[in-house]
Amino acid sequence: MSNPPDKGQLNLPAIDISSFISWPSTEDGLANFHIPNTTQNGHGNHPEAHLPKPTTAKDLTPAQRTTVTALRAAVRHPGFFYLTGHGVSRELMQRVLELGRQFYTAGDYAAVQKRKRAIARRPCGDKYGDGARGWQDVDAISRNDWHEALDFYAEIDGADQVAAHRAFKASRPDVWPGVDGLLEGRNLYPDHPAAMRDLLPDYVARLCSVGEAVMRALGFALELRDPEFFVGATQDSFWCLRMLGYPPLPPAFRKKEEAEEEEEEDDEEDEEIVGCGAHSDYGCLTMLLTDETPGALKVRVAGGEDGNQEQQGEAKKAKEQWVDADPLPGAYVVNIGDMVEQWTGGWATSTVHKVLHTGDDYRISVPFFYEPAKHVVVRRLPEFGGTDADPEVRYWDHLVSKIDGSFFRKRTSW
Ligand SMILES: O=C(O)CCC(=O)C(=O)O
Ligand SMILES: [Fe+2]
Repeated sequence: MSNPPDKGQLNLPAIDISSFISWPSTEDGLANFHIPNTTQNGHGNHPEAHLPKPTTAKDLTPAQRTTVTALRAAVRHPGFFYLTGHGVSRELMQRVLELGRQFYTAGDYAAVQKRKRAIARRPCGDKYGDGARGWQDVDAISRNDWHEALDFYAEIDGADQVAAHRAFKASRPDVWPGVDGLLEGRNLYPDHPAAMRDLLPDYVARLCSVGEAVMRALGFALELRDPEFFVGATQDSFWCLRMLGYPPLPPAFRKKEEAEEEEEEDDEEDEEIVGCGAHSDYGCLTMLLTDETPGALKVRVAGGEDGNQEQQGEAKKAKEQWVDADPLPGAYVVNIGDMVEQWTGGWATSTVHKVLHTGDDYRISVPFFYEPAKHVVVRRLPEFGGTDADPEVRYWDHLVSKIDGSFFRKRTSW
């Protein structure tokens, strides 16, 4: 099987979500930020939180209609878009990227190693170990996944939460028992930069609210009978934030890479990949913040002028291309994940992507994954032809099936 060719830049649609968001987009940093109460009306008591929440399509304002129409087209093809009007200031976005850069690169080699090792991912049951949170080194064995990661998840912390989580797991032992203790824990923060501990929880709270706004818009975009359905499924989101660092490739790998590119046209596509292997994301919505490095994130799209989604099988495959999805200042690069694809029976696309970072700089990227709650069971919706006979997957099981066995040993592509 030969790889789809690399073809230029993808012109992602830009979707302005401001009409679904209830706080001012001009806010500077976090000084005056009131963390929204997402368990009640989703927007807490921010003084400017007065946007009426639409409950039926008839309630939509003209601005909301424009957003919904653009979102409908984007999730069908290419499954990626730029998100603007989200209300997170550029200053805050830069601060988050800078925290990642400091963690990975500030100081001499010994200092960097010391701080990373202090919060290295540990096996379940080890002190603070939950098999998933913390720092994971670059994969030294393979050229695939040439990045390091610092991972944060919604916490399962304290005796009550852990007990409730175990009861939930025990309620369906038939599905995916997984590893005992996996993801039961709290997030690990480095000593340096110390600001990470203060800033990231607030950043996550903001992105949860942005995620909720996009999921609300998506319910209308997909003309669901209950437009709030996705909002409900993502309340108490089992979110994940990753701080990824992509070091430049070692020279030996670069040379090998160049030589092999000529010989190995027929290889499996992962063989040529460095950075992050080809994968789709496994939840609902990925909001990606990256530094300005161009040409790193690549998205696999069906070719043809309109990326014709009706083509099937070989015809569709023959036209596939890898295209760059470069960062747009102030915007998030957003894509939908496997759960949305499953709810829509494949109508909306959880698009395959990869990272190929061949530059000399140390690249930082910070994807935030806004996901369903752990217990949510996902099945094709009746609006998309779903019936009781369709297969279903519980989000927790899907998540664990992706990470179990790969996290502590070698993190493979999702
Ligand atoms: O680093 C990037 O640009 C993308 C990372 C990614 O696709 C992922 O973590 O799922
Ligand atoms: Fe991804």
